[in-house]
Amino acid sequence: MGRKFVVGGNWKMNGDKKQVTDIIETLKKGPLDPNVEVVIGVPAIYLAYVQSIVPPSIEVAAQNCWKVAKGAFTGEISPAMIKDIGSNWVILGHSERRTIFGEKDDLVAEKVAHALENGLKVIACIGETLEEREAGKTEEVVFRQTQALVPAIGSNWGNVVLAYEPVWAIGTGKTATPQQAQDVHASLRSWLAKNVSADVAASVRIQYGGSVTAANAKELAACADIDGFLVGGASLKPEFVDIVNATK
Ligand SMILES: O=C(CO)COP(=O)(O)O
Repeated sequence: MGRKFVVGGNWKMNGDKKQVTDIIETLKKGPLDPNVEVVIGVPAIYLAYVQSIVPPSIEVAAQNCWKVAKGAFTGEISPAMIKDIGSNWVILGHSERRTIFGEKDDLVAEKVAHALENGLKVIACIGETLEEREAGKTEEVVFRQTQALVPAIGSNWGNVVLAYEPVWAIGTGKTATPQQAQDVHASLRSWLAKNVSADVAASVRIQYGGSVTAANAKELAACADIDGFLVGGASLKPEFVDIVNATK
């Protein structure tokens, strides 16, 4: 099927100028598997700086953006600005945006639509809470979140990576088992085949995120429908190199 493995590092609100410089130095040394696409999600204030020091083999993502190009939206950044400083990616719909900042499916969809229209590639995040999983609602939730994105994505699926991040696994050290992650990824793919197209289902890359480390990455990467990771805490550490190289 030829889905290129794609590993994202989501630094969240971490790092200072020295630490981000050190992380880039570590990534430059790698060595990073050249068959893997690497995208690092950087705090907005360091985007231009990081973009100016990364090697071309590493792509840079914003962690959020607003849904219009410019205007009276104090504190926000637009896809046009992200493109203007040379970055081509944005992470949208992260569970921290959804839960802490109250972003609902509709707003996430509007942001995704605007980012894609402006030529950004999007890592779109979905995932259920522990309560939803325990109530047997995992599929219902991730299908609903994905459904909201379908009209926003339109024919731009080639510029979208889905990141399945069960909320209960984020920052908790409680990774989904490879079977749990594989099951959701496979259901998502069947849902996409039914509700979008067989082509999109076969070609879209689905990352797993939630307490991924060098210790568990290989086993997760071996699953048929896991096409990469979105890594939080471990993306700030040298072990991110091993996570990138997990399919080797
Ligand atoms: O939210 C995540 C990536 O977007 C996952 O975070 P952790 O890897 O720290 O659990």
